Order: sequence, then structure tokens, then C-alpha cells
Amino acid sequence: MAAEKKVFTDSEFIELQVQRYRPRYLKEESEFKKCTTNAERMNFFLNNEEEVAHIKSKIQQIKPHVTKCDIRASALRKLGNVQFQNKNDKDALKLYTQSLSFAKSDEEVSFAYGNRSAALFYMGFYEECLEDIDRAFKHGYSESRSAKLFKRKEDATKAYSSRKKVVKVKTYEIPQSEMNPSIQSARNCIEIQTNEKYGRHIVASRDIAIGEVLAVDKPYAVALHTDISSDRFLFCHECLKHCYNVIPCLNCNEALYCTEACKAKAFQNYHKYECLILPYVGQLLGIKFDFWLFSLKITLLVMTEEKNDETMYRSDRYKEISELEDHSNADSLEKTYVSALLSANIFVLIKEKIKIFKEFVVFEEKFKELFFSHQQMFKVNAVTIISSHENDKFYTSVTGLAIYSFYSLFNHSCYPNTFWNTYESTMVVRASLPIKKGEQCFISYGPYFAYDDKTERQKRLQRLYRFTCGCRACEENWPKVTFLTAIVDHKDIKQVIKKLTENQALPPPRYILSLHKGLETAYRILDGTS
Ligand SMILES: C[S@@+](CC[C@H](N)C(=O)[O-])C[C@H]1O[C@@H](n2cnc3c(N)ncnc32)[C@H](O)[C@@H]1O
Repeated sequence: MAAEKKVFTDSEFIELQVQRYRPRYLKEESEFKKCTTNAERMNFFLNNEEEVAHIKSKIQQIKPHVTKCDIRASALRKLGNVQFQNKNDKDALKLYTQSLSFAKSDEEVSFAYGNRSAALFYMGFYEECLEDIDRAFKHGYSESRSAKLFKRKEDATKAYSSRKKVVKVKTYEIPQSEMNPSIQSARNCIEIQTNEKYGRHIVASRDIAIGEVLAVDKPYAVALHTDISSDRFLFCHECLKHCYNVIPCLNCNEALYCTEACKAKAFQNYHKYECLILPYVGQLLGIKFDFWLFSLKITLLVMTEEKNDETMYRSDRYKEISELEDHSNADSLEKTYVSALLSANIFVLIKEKIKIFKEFVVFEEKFKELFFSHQQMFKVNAVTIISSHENDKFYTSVTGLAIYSFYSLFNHSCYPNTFWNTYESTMVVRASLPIKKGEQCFISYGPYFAYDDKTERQKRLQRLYRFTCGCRACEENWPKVTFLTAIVDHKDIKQVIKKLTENQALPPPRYILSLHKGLETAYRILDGTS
């Protein structure tokens, strides 16, 4: 379906739906206005028997997507063979993985692994190649073809042991001695404060030098985007790790994992439920909206989380997520109405297909409320993850979603003094300018004063995040500094980048360039420092 291929931002998606449901909203507006909580907003639709019956009948008419099918697996594998013969190894590899995701019988599974091992061999991923050969044999790879596979195993083993360069994903951990005693993900140079203007915010507890790491935050949860582009076959559904030889879920063809451990963890925690609605969710409303599956995942995680009353600000606990700002009441009533209506549809689908609420009426009420509240919270706090792989020649990127509890406390400035980048899904925040003790640490949520007018910036922040920016650049109405983009390669900028990356696990320099473009220069020019 064409609609599924387009990656909508949440606001674009909801805005389109708002137009669609306007006549109905206008009729029901005055009644809906009386709802004050997210549970009441969901129940506005779910307590309406006619509405629920209508949703159920739509669900009954859905023909679920085929999840496992040897004929399709074989066709995809053959398409992979064509790419392989044309030496397009990476395209071949993706098609073999797609084939694997559909493969039902052991024979098809073993062929897909066997063929993928050839693409991996020619791409130079010998370890992954050897893993796939073992998997092919485990699934009973046909004896008549085994000789080829044994030979590849021998060649890959030789090549693997004699290779010089090992590609390692860069990572960063805060050293034990520098850990913040009261914030799990922060270094001991920052603290959380609260004031009327900004709510909670991050402040330097000592002078911080340019390039210093402030926080290394792990997400509470992540989700691959639901766009069906073939890049999703190169990432782990559970941890977003980039992986050339993912293994499929046994039931569906959408979830693939980097290891058996990730597969088992995902299945146990949420995927055994998610898997049941995947063949339907895109068809019920004509689109598979990322926030629905992500919210389902977090709602299921919450239900099984162990209690932890520690006073430290934690990144791996739901309590912090539940306290994040959501500005539910700042959205227009019409948008809230439409979001609740769509969520109610998905909730009925969940109830029909997952059947986890049979005995737990209280659980069902809680689930319903959280399922909608999480989507409201994502609008302000969800982070798009871009994965890049500069270390190997098969560069690729994919977008996922993540939710971080500590990183979400950083406020925005159009003249930020920190920047972030992700290592797989770990978020590292560094100082891009020197920060004095007592100063607030800001990130940019998108707009920079150097490139956009104040009105444009404020409009964007209001539309996407529902607040009026009160940063220094906005309050003092700084002029744009567009010429800066022209000098990003100036040797002084290179010097700044060198300082930024010295002794750190290096973020790719192009990230710094694209994220901060000329801001370091702006800093030098405006404040006269270098
Ligand atoms: C991701 S949260 C940041 C943490 C938040 N201050 C809290 O107390 O949880 C984003 C919200 O912080 C506030 N905020 C962030 N940057 C701001 C700014 N430049 N001016 C005014 N308010 C801001 C807005 O309420 C915004 O919706």
C-alpha cells in the first residue's frame, strides 16, 4: 500500500487525519470537550457500543498479511540471486534476508541462510558468513549442495583468521570515578534543577570544557520505524543494532534480530503480543503509524517492570518516563479528538487479537489510558535515531524511535551549548561550547538562530513541541548568520572539531558538521573566544 511507504512525522499524519474527521468532530466537539483525562478521552469512543461494533466489523473484513510463505521466500531468493550474479552483494543480501523472513519450511530457511552466506563472504563479513553457514546446516541444508557450503566455510575461516582490521562499533561509557551519584546516565559535572520558566532543566555543577561528555543515556525503549524500506532488514528489531545477518521471528516476517538473546528477550517482553497484530495494524486505518507500535511496546514493558524505589534518577525505570512533559492540554482539542479516535481503533484491534484482558478489567482500563498517554508523550519527547556505519564501505542509515528519560530533561536553545549523537541507540551529549558553573545546558530541538528567523523558529517549536521558546537568541532577537555555512571547512573549524573529539570515542566529523554547521564559528564571532 502506497501510504505505508511514506514516513510521516506524527504531526503531518495527525494533521491529515484531522481534515478527514472534521465533520464528525464538529458534531461531537461539545461532548468531547467534557473529557479531562486520557482515559476519559479513550472511553469517549470505547464506551460507545456502535463505534466499537463498527471497528470490530472493519477488523473482521481485514485479510491479514501473509507472514510465512515458501513460494514468496523462494521468489525473493531468486531475485537475490540475480543481484548476486550482478555483483550487487548488498542488494542480494537484503533480498536473501527478506526471503528468510518469509521462509516457512526448514528447506527454504536453509537455502536463504546458505545464499546469504555467499553475499556475506563477498562483502568481507566472514564471521557473519560462518554463522549463516552453521545456521544453514542446522536447518538441514541439502546434501547435494553441501560441498559448496563446506568450501565457503573453509575459505571464510581462513580469511577470517588472517584479516587485519576488525570493525568495532564506537561506544562511550562514563568512567566509574566520574559517574553522577544521583543521576544514572550523567557525568558528575551536571545536576537537575527546576524553575518556573523551564520546569526541570540541566545545570553545570562545575565549569565544563568544550567537548566534555555530559551524559551517556541509554533508551528506556527503542523501535525500528515501520517504513517497509529494505533497510529495516539490516537492523535488530529489539536493540536497533546494525547487523548484516539478522535472524527472523518464527511467526511474523517483520521482526528480525541480531542474536537469539535479543529475539528471546523481545518475544518474552512484548513481541509475542505485538506479533499478533502486525498483519492487521497497517490495514485498519490505512497506515502503520510508528507511535502505535511503540506505545504498545512500552505499555507492555510497564506491565512487567520490577518495582524499584531507588531515589536516583534512572534511565531504565518507567517512573521517570511517566513524569515526562507531554503538554496534552496544549494540543488543539480537534487533534486530541482525532488522536484518541485512532488510538481507540488500535486498542480494539489489540483487544480482539491479543486477548490479554479477559480476566483483568482494571488492567484493561490502565492499559487503555497508558496506550494513549504514551503517544501524547512521544509527540514532545520521542527521538529519531539515525544509525550510520562509516567504518565499513556499505554505509547505511535507518531511522528508529527512542525514548530517553534523562536526555528528555535537556531544554532547547536556538543557540545550544551541547550537541548529541547516537552510538547505536546510546545517546551521548557533549559540550559544544564552554559552559560555566551554574549555567543551563541546552540542546537544540531543531532550529538554530543562525539559519532561521525567530518567527520561523518559534512557529516550529510551538507546532512540534508546544512551547514558546524563551532562549537568549529568541529573547534578544539575534539576527541570522547565514554566511557561516560557507566557512564550515575553515581551518579554525577543524581545530574546534579536533578539540571536540580529542580523547573521546569519535563521532563521525560529518555529524558534527551537519548538526552544528557554523555554530562553533558563531560562538567565536559573537563571544570573541576560540
Ligand atoms: C523535553 S521537555 C524538557 C524538560 C522539561 N523542562 C521538564 O520539566 O520535564 C520539553 C519542554 O521543556 C520546556 N522548554 C524546553 N525548552 C524551552 C525553552 N527554550 N523555552 C521555554 N520552555 C522550554 C517546554 O515546556 C517543553 O515542552
